[in-house]
Amino acid sequence: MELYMKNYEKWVNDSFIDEKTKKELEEIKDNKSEIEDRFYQDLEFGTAGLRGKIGAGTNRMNEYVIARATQAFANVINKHGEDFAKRGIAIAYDCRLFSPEFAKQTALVMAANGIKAYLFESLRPTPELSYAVRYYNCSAGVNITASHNPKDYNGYKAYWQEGSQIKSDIANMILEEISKIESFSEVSIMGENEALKKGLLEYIGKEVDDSYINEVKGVSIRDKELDKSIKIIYTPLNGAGNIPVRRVLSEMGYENVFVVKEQEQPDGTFPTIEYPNPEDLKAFEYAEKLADEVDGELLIATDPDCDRLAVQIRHNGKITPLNGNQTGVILINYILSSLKEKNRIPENPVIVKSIVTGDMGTAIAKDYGVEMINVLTGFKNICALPNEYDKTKEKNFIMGYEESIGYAIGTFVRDKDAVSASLMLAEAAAFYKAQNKTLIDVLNDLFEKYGYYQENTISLVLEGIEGQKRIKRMMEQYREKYPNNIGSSNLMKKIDYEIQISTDISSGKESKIDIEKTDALKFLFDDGCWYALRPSGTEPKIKLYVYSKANTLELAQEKLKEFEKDVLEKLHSIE
Ligand SMILES: O=P(O)(O)OC[C@H]1O[C@H](O)[C@H](O)[C@@H](O)[C@@H]1O
Repeated sequence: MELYMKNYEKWVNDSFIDEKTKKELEEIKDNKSEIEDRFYQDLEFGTAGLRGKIGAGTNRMNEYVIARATQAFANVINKHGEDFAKRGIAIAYDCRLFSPEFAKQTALVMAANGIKAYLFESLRPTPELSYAVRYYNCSAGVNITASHNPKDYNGYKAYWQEGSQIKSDIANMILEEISKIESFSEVSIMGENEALKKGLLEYIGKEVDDSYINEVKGVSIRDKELDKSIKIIYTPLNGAGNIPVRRVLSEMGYENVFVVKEQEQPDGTFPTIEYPNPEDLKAFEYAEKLADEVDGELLIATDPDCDRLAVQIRHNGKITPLNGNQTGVILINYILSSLKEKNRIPENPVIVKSIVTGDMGTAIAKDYGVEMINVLTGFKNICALPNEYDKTKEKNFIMGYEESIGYAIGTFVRDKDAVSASLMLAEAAAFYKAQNKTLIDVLNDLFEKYGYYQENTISLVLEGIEGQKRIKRMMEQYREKYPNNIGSSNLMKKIDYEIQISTDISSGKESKIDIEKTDALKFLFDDGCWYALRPSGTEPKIKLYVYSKANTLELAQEKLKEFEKDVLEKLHSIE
């Protein structure tokens, strides 16, 4: 019998599985491919923890998968010693379907294992969970969210004591523990009343909110100097951002904030959009309408767990989107120029970005004497650096960012934070408005100064086992065969992160790179253009990142198109 069939049978016959779940499984008994998709593997810890479609099965998000993962997580915490475990775990959740249920399940399994759970009383943004881990000096944290994935998904982001998401060391320990749990009877769970009575469950909220919001307000650099009348349109996309983002903007004196009514209240069915990812321009449809009604100048959207921020600007009457790299360079430029003016750039300053984030930020940072460090995709990797500097005091982390619209300013949160990024961006927009400039004008000034950088991220969605196999073939074939010239650009260097080798194309010389292993490829050309390929760690996609650089906008755009066309044609031809 196939392994997936064995797993299916095991669930159907397990006395711990409830009748409703069994009924759901019974209904697919004649659908082999559905059974295979639900049971061919366990959900894996990817870029941001466990993430999968909601439903019954080992490859799905449900209370059993959560309970087993949590038992394993509890085992790992307990193995770190009694004093460590005693510090407890902070747990939050977002607006998604079953998020509150999964969060409570997590808390009660932790409680049964002697680990006190600090559980948020209602939904909160991801950055606040990171903050809570630090606030309560917990040993770990969990946030139930699938971030920006479609509505049929949920997820489990796991955090360690510093307040950042676990890296492969802890993830591997949890996976090992998961593999040892053969039956659900090995998972301990405590009743809610008992957990409350024993002090192993505590509901949290206002106290952490106030402290977190206070810290967020502290990121402001110019506060009182600014005219804050700029008209801001905000959409939380029916997620966790509504309360904190509005509170921060309002308490900081931004009075003209207009919230998209249809997307204001938390709703895991996301009734107005198919894909609650603010990277997708469709997410702005309602915000744009509202902006036209009230003459909005700055449009901001946060994703369901409010760790990502997308931005659009009214420029010359037209609403124009900024991509994640562009918002990143605007923030870098605003923060560094303002800090410099006030003589506040710390010693040994660093900004951290991922290997697939653009180079324009590096050029600006360099101009201010700030080092740019590149790490693998994922804020767990970005925030690993401030965690390290806590101990070594070697460098000072100013901010971290990624092209995928994630920003972390300062160190009070160790994950990306759309609440503080919203405030900083509003502040930048207000500051430049007083000089009669929109953020698009600012970007154009930066292009003039640092060169024209253009970029695009293209995702090919390939679902299910077949999709996964095709992504693998695409990566394998690209590893072997790739173009040496695209238009007038000549390939100079190839980096294969899987084998951690960088190859100089003309000499064939290979050198080892000092970065962790991951399935990604990067091709760098002699004129500053480059592209990279990697399978997404959060969604069933392969991602192509294309970057061009030239002395004029037209040329940079032309090169970008050439690169896109060339690579996409090759990818599509791989069956
Ligand atoms: O490219 P992916 O693996 O799908 O990851 C996309 C994004 O997912 C999460 O939001 C991570 O926190 C980000 O750091 C990452 O950039």
